[in-house]
Amino acid sequence: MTRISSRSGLSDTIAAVATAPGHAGVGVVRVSGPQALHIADALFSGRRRPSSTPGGRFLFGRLLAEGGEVLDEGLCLVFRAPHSYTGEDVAEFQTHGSPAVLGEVLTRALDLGARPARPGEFTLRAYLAGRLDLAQAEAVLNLVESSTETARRQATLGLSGALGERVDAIARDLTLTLSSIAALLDYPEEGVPEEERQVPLARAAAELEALLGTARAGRVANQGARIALIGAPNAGKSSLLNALLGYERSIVTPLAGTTRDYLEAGLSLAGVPVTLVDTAGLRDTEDVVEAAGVRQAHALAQGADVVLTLSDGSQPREPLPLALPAGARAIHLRTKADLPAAWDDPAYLPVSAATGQGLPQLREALGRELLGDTARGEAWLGSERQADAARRALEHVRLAQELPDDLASIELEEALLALAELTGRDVQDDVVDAVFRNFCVGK
Ligand SMILES: Nc1nc2c(c(=O)[nH]1)N(C=O)[C@@H](CNc1ccc(C(=O)N[C@@H](CCC(=O)O)C(=O)O)cc1)CN2
Ligand SMILES: Nc1nc2c(ncn2[C@@H]2O[C@H](COP(=O)(O)OP(=O)(O)OP(=O)(O)O)[C@@H](O)[C@H]2O)c(=O)[nH]1
Ligand SMILES: [Mg+2]
Repeated sequence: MTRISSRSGLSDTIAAVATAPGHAGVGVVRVSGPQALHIADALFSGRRRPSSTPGGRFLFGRLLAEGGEVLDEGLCLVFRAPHSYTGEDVAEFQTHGSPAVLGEVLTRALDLGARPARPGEFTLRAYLAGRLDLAQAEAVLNLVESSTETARRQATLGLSGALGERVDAIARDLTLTLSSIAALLDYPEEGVPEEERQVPLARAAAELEALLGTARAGRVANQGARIALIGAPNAGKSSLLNALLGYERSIVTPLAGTTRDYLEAGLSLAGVPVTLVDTAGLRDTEDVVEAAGVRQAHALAQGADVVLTLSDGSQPREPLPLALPAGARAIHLRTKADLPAAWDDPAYLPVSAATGQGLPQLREALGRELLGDTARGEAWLGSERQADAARRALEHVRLAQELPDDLASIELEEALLALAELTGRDVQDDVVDAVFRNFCVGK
């Protein structure tokens, strides 16, 4: 278990502005800890004192500065331990959404004895109170940062504990195997049927593989993906970028060598935030500026999550002027499909920026490259930390499948430890710190 005692300041009362910086209709200051309701008594004046209000209620009243000056009128929400987000006493002040008001309310809460919350500290407290596991806390982070539908849906699923349940089912199979091995070691004359050991292990390995298959989708959904458009000059890269975007972002001319510097544009594809990168047409050139653009295009292809290669279908076929890195994800396109085709190749998807032909198929193919065959309703791995733990668990399970019983037990215990890490039931403080460091203040 996490050693809570080594963590400083958990008995402090913390405060932060919980809403985004800037002007808004309403803003929230959140105070959590043993002093929260006493601080609220001094800061807020309504029909009754927050400290004598039952949890789960809100009061309407005035927020007061030190000398009694009215800062704003607003609401005070009262939560009583353990019935709050953090599991502690919490007072929330919902004010008008002015940075000046929120700043003064926060300052007043700090003057009254709260200390500024560190990034993610409200959610850290929820984790330490056992209200969330670490995978759920990471889902909170992903949810706050989500800007597209897929990321939002996955984070909500993670927050519901669906990932933890998937991991628990794997852990049950490993525990089952461990206990049948233990029974065998204690009573060697009984003998454990081979399938009693191998069936749950095979099931656990398959489920871990399936889970790892979701890691890329999880990363792409949360962090977005870069898609580079690569091809010879005049292949139609800039036209296709504009067609996918639905507006004229990139300059298109009949001249080969129009795009020199690369250009990026964002859009949502398959519910994933995507950056499309238009690049200079690849060719040998004497022009110094264009040559720099071509070098850049090669580098951009290397760094992309998916490369779209474009070859002009209305012209005699040219070899692709680019060696794709091994294992690169690429979709090959035959462009200008509205014109008579000079060649065809079943490995190439025909598209036309002019008519839109092939664009739905292209979007679908991109969705498959980005999300694999992950299903909407299943929980995905939501961070590199989780993927790493799942990878280690799988390695130990594979070893356990091969080794004699006594050694297999050791591997299974290691696998269970890795799974416990995934959900955060057995992690070191530095891992916990690393997770919460990525949060914003007020979360
Ligand atoms: N104003 C506000 N909105 C918010 C949050 C918040 O802290 N404050 N949240 C956080 O960031 C999220 C909601 N999460 C929450 C989870 C649990 C409890 C809570 O008080 N649970 C109690 C009482 C439940 C009940 O009355 O049924 C409990 O579980 O015992 C509150 C918020 C999103 N919206
Ligand atoms: N008929 C037809 N013409 C197209 C299509 N896509 C592009 N073109 C034409 O092909 C020419 C080159 O298009 P661009 O989009 O500028 O090509 P590019 O690959 O960006 O070229 P560079 O920036 O020079 O590397 C322009 O005259 C476009 O109008 C298409 O789908 N159908
Ligand atoms: Mg171009």
